[in-house]
Amino acid sequence: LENGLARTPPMGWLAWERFRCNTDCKNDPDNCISDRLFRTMADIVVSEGYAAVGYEYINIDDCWLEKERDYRGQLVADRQRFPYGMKSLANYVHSKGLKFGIYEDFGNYTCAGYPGVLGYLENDAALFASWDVDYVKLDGCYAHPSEMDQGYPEFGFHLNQTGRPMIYSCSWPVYQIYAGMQPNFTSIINHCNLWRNFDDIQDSWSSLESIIDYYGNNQDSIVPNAGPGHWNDPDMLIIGNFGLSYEQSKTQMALWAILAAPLLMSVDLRTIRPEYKAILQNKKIIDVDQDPLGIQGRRIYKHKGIEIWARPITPVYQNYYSYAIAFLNRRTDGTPSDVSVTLKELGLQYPGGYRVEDLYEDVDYGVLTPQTKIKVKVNPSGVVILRCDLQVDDVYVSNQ
Ligand SMILES: OC[C@@H]1[C@H](O)[C@H](O)[C@@H](O)CN1C(=S)Nc1ccc(F)cc1
Repeated sequence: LENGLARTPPMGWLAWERFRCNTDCKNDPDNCISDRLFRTMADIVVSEGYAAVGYEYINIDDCWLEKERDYRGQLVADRQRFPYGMKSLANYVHSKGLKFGIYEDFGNYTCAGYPGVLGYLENDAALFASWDVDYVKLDGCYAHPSEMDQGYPEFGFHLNQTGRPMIYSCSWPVYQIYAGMQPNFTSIINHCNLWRNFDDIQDSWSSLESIIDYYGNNQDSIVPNAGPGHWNDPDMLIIGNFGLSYEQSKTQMALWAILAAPLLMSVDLRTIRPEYKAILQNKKIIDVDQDPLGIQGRRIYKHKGIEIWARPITPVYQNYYSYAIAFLNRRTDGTPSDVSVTLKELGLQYPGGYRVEDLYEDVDYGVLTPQTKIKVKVNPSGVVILRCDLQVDDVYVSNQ
């Protein structure tokens, strides 16, 4: 969607995967979906260095609402859990230098059964703008997928009509795919800033593997749709929760960067362990994810449990790209796997060579020519991610 927003994939914090629809503030006040939870997370995003590396959006998901619209038909935030209302919460998030996201559903109900926008599209879009919302996720439960080709653009139109810039996240394609329909990605690209293509992520390695496989197996139809302002959304980062090992957490961060994915953390920032926080704050990998070219990467090799993924990035020179290369070991047979390959075999052919560095470990391979063999050891369910920057005489790069 050309609304000047999401020129790189959005970064921030989204409550859903970690906090779900916990509305029991009486017995679980620290973890329920509440005004306090989002203010606390906004505070930590700033105080613990997440904002400094690019995390910007504090996003509410399902279950923020009263079960009924008010007498005027307005959506109302749960009066106990959001006692100051959404405009006040948005104002607080803005006061921290961050942006505020909210959730609704193009249907009669949200997935958790709260009021949906159907019948109130213009009204609800105006309400969100009046709350100074910066990002809207529109889910697709309790809706007819056949009505989405008209409904999602219509809601986006009303968002635009408010005159307030808001990132528009659409669940449109995934519900049509579930219904056996072929989404119209030309329209989706025109009307949404990002969209979900596949299942909800759950807190497990198997869930993450299924998403990685989906994006690899369907890349020919998925990759071309990504670009500045319009992104594929493989769902939230689950790094720091319960289901991923340290290696698997490094895998998600690296693969999301290759996929030019939104980096929406869904984790308790109050209790995250330092080594997981370090993965989320890895600026070298974030720079790959946020590369200005906005070209989504692809799986270029898959054999006997070893996968290689490559994403074209800046700097570019003539028709040569630089690359981020991720080596992924899907095997679990104990020992790290040796992978040995030349840059040429990976498609890196610039005769002047590339400066190669490991983005997790402090390893600098120096300048390698296309004929040079690279050898990496990849841990089981882990990854090695390298950045290969064109080694071009400076005077040319500045003139490119
Ligand atoms: O309720 C909201 C929740 C999150 O927003 C996810 O990101 C959305 O993809 C939808 N969603 C959930 S749990 N959807 C859902 C997932 C499984 C199911 F059987 C019924 C609904």
